[in-house]
Amino acid sequence: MHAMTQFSLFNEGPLVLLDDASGRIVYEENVIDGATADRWFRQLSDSGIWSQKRRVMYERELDVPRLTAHFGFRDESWPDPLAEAMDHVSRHTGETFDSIGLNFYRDEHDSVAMHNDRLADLVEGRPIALLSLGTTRRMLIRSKATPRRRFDLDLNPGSLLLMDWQSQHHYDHGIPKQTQPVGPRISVAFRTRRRSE
Ligand SMILES: O=C(O)CCC(=O)C(=O)O
Ligand SMILES: [Fe+2]
Repeated sequence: MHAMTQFSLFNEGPLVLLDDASGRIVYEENVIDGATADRWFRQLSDSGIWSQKRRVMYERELDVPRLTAHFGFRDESWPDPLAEAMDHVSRHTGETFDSIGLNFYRDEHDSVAMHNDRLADLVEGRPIALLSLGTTRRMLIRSKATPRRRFDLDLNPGSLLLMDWQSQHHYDHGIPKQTQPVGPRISVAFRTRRRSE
């Protein structure tokens, strides 16, 4: 407990939020430096990759409350800086990935509802790595079972959140809307997807 307090005070090294039979979730700041985080944010926000998806909910079709983009192993080329970013995250975590999902939260009205990442789409046992760029947003992480465990985590630019496969069985995560005005944020999610040939 003492070591955990120190980590959060000094923002140094990885902060292990969860590490037990229900999974492992680790948050680490400054995985990329500030100048690189700024450059990657600009390159991605200026790119034409973003689209507005629609989703049927409560029998109505609604805009998903954020912009999204996706690149997988079938895409011939990835826009800058995605290959560079994946390489960096791979080397940092010692994990390999083959797909990238991006979210663009334009302001405080954009969000992602509480969910777990679809395990059916992922190779069993492989983690999800979330790189944050732009404005800091708060993520909520909640256990599905009671007694509820809950982590409220500010995802700073240049940080990485590593969630293992198992944790998606037992925890939901989401980015709630905020009441205070905030600037734009981009998250880059690295995954290893199941290949159905
Ligand atoms: O933006 C984030 O940090 C979370 C995104 C997320 O949960 C997802 O894309 O599945
Ligand atoms: Fe997710």
